[in-house]
Amino acid sequence: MASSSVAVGTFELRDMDDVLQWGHSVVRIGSSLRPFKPKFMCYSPKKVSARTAHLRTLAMQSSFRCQAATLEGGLRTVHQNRTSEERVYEVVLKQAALMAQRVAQGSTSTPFLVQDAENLDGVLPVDLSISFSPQLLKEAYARCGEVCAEYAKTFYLGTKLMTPERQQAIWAIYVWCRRTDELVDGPNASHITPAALDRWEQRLEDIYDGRPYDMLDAALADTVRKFPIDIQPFRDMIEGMRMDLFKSRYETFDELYLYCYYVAGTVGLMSVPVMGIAPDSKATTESIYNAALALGIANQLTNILRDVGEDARRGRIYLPRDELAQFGLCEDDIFAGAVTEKWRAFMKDQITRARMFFDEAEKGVVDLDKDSRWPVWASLILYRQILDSIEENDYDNFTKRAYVGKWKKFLSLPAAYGRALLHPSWTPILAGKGFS
Ligand SMILES: CC(C)=CCC/C(C)=C/CC/C(C)=C/CC/C(C)=C/COP(=O)(O)OP(=O)(O)O
Repeated sequence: MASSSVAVGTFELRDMDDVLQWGHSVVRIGSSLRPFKPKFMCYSPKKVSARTAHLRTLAMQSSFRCQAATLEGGLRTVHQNRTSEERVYEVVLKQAALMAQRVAQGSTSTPFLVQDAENLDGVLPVDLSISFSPQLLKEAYARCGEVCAEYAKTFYLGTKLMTPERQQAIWAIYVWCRRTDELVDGPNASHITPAALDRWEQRLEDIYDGRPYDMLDAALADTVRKFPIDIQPFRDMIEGMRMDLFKSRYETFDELYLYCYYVAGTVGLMSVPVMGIAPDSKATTESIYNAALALGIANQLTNILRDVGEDARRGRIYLPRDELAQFGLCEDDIFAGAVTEKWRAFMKDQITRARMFFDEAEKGVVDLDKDSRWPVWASLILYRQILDSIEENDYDNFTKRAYVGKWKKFLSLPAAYGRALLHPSWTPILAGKGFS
């Protein structure tokens, strides 16, 4: 290799133009790895130029010879390290494969046990040795419903539109997620250690092995026997809690994306097998899972944008540091809490990205089973409106909490209902007429 060039894979980078071109091709290769169009911000033109700018800065910082060595290491790392989006997408594919297998078996209601998603051959029929008394399960589900009604009223009302089996399953999942979240966000949060999370994970394994620890766990154990819900999203949610224990700053959107997947995208993946796919849907299973993941990410990003002030008061900043810097902002600006022009410009950008994830999610709702569409539309429309409310507050998310008023909430329900009536087979027709 010539002293002023860097060989990366089959590329030889001789000068800055080569480096820039290579930067672009990595982004393109990253995008084309997926079987259907990924349009997330990581690969937006702005990000591409940010990457390019980063490479350019690297090049300028030192003499070219010395920079060649730095680049070689750095670029190799980029080459080897997949982005969070790519890693998460593997989970999506795995979940979709499980679901597709279930559909191929032609049974959407026969209980079956998912034991090991690493190996699809490990998907076994229900283990009859595991059985719970029907009375205990009835009480367990009723308790889950009460918790859901108490903590998430609107969501609970939405679940009432589903079939009894589905609503119970959603309540059981909700309760497990809520309890997991409470470990790091609840009253005992200060006593939670990584070891406690390890024990919680062991308890999760026990649920999947049919050995629930308490009634609420029994409801989930029953749910995961009935529906093809893989354990991975549950494990990943616990991983998100581990992250929350030790991490209070995010350098890049890639880091934040992973966090959002862990704590919210996982909920989307857990929900699809329960909500069901419309029998006449023509969409691929992975595109539906991808939409569900996007809804979780969109909700979490919205949460983060709404709670900037509140989080800062707890010493937490979820906003990517490099993106703040692009707008001339740093963490002191967050703690100062001044709504400046720089802040408004930054927030506009963040809101645009959150809306992109909502758009991505919308594409999949129509393919859900018809009973599940209304609640999902309702929650999507309501949560999306929080972004409008941040704008209405003139981007003051330091001292004002963006919320959706009762009337707006009320009016969203018929709008959601109207959308829920859309049939999967109508969407291509409506899309052609500008309805999509
Ligand atoms: C779109 C398709 C195909 C399926 C839908 C799949 C679903 C249900 C996705 C939704 C995932 C979800 C509800 C994620 C949770 C995200 C989140 C940030 C919840 C906020 O919880 P709280 O912290 O209690 O919120 P509030 O503070 O607003 O009460």
